[in-house]
Parts: sequence; structure tokens; C-alpha cells
Amino acid sequence: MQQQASNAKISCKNLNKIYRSKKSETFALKDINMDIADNEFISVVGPSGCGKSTLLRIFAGLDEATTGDVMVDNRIMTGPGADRGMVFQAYTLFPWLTVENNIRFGLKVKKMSKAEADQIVEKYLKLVGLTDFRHRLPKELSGGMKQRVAIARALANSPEVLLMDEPFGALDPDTKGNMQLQLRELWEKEKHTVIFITHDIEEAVFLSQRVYVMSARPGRIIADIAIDLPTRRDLDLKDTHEFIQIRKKIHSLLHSGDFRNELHAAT
Ligand SMILES: Nc1ncnc2c1ncn2[C@@H]1O[C@H](COP(=O)(O)OP(=O)(O)OP(=O)(O)O)[C@@H](O)[C@H]1O
Repeated sequence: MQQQASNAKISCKNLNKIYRSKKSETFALKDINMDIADNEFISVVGPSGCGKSTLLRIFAGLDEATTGDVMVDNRIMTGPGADRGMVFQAYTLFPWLTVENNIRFGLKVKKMSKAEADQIVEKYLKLVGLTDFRHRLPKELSGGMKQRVAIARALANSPEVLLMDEPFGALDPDTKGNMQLQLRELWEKEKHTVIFITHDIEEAVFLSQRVYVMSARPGRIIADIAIDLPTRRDLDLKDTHEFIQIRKKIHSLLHSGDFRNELHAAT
């Protein structure tokens, strides 16, 4: 199929997803269209069960859309690829490998020379502040540290797009705030294209340049909100009038339909 060229790094067009089994049919996603520019940080918020994880899995190539396409650099994406790195909510580190070797894992798979891999591992250990913990096993780390390793491991493979599914969802509020700050700083330094899934409106506004708001299932995009806040952000930004206004706007959009149940809105 001929696709119209766009400036998007990653995009999807008329995406629909229906889960079918012998007994049931679940309409998970309906007519999703998204365009995400190179180096853009976008979040997707929506009520529980609206299809956020499904959408991200389709972007990752781990699940197939029923109809519609995902394009990376204007080419139709056909499956998982090293151009897209994933970070999940559940800690997905290899428990038998040290922090350093978790980060090194993908580089070994790629058969990169040891010298080159060493440099990359050093860089990302430093970026996520875990140089002193390099020889620890995952079980010896806090939840926040494990997610920092997971982010470093994903970034070490130089993905062009980072796909994050509620990566801070299991963390306590202080650690979560800290991780948001670190991720934002990392993005300012490295400028990857990021698609970030979350329930938490405050988190989405703090991290992103743009927020897609989804309806309840079947998930549709009901709004695309530009986050007009300074590039350099610290946690105090969350208490400013501008921030609160945007947060409230998204909150009321999410509560404007009949899908208010189970929404963990940060208000
Ligand atoms: N493999 C599957 N088979 C059948 N139905 C599925 C499957 N995966 C997800 N679903 C259904 O699709 C819908 C969307 O699920 P999904 O996990 O994508 O939502 P979500 O927005 O990420 O939810 P949450 O915020 O609670 O994690 C739900 O109704 C879910 O039950």
C-alpha cells in the first residue's frame, strides 16, 4: 500500500484492534491516528482497560493491529525491531545478571566488540547514576534503581524510539517523582523519541511535550494536548498555575464522558 509521506518518526494510521476468541470479541482500539515527531516526548493517558498497553504493544510489533498500520520513518513496520526499545512496569531485568551485565546484554547479542560495549555501558551507568552499583544483582536494588537499569538497558541499544508502559507505576510517590525528573533530564540530554503510557495525568503533563487523551474502550483518541511549559523542568513546576490548568483540562476531558471509573487521575 502506498503511504503518504509525513515528518513523523513513528505514526499510526486508522488503527483498529479487536481481540477475538471462540467465545468473545473485545473491541480494544478504534480508529487511532497518531503522528510523533523525531525527538518528541509524548504521553498517552486514558482510563483503565482503554487499550493503552495494546497500543504500545502494537507500536513495538509485539501484537498485530486488526486493521491499520504503524509506520517508522514512513515505512510500514512489520514486527519487533532494535529501532524500538521497551520499558515495562513489571521489572524485567535478568535476575542472574549484575546491573552492568543487564545493560550489556543487548550489546553482546549484537556481537559488539568488548571495548565498544564497555564505553556504552559506562556511559549509561553514569547517566542513570548507578556506577557504584554496577556489580549488584537486581534483587539487591530498590524498585526505582531497577527501573533505572531497565531504562539504561533499553537506551544502550540506541533505539530510535523508546516505548514505556507505566514504567513508574509500581513506585512510591517520592521515588516516582525522582524518576520522572531523571527521565526528563535524560531526555533533555539525549533527545530520544518517547511514547509514554500512564494513568497519571500529572506524570504525563510533567514529562511530555504533548499528551494524547483516550476514551474508554474501545479506545479512541479524544484529544491531543500540546504541553506549553518550559523545556527545563523541575518538580516545583507541578505547583505552578500553568501546570495545574493543563492538568485540570486533561482531567475534565477524561471525565467528560461516561468512562470515569478506575481512572487514577492525579488531582
Ligand atoms: N490478549 C488479549 N486477549 C483478549 N483481550 C485482551 C487481551 N489483551 C487485552 N485485552 C483487552 O483489551 C482491552 C484493553 O486492554 P489494555 O491492557 O490494552 O488496556 P490498558 O488501557 O493498558 O489497561 P490498564 O490501564 O488497566 O493497564 C481490555 O478490555 C482487555 O481486557
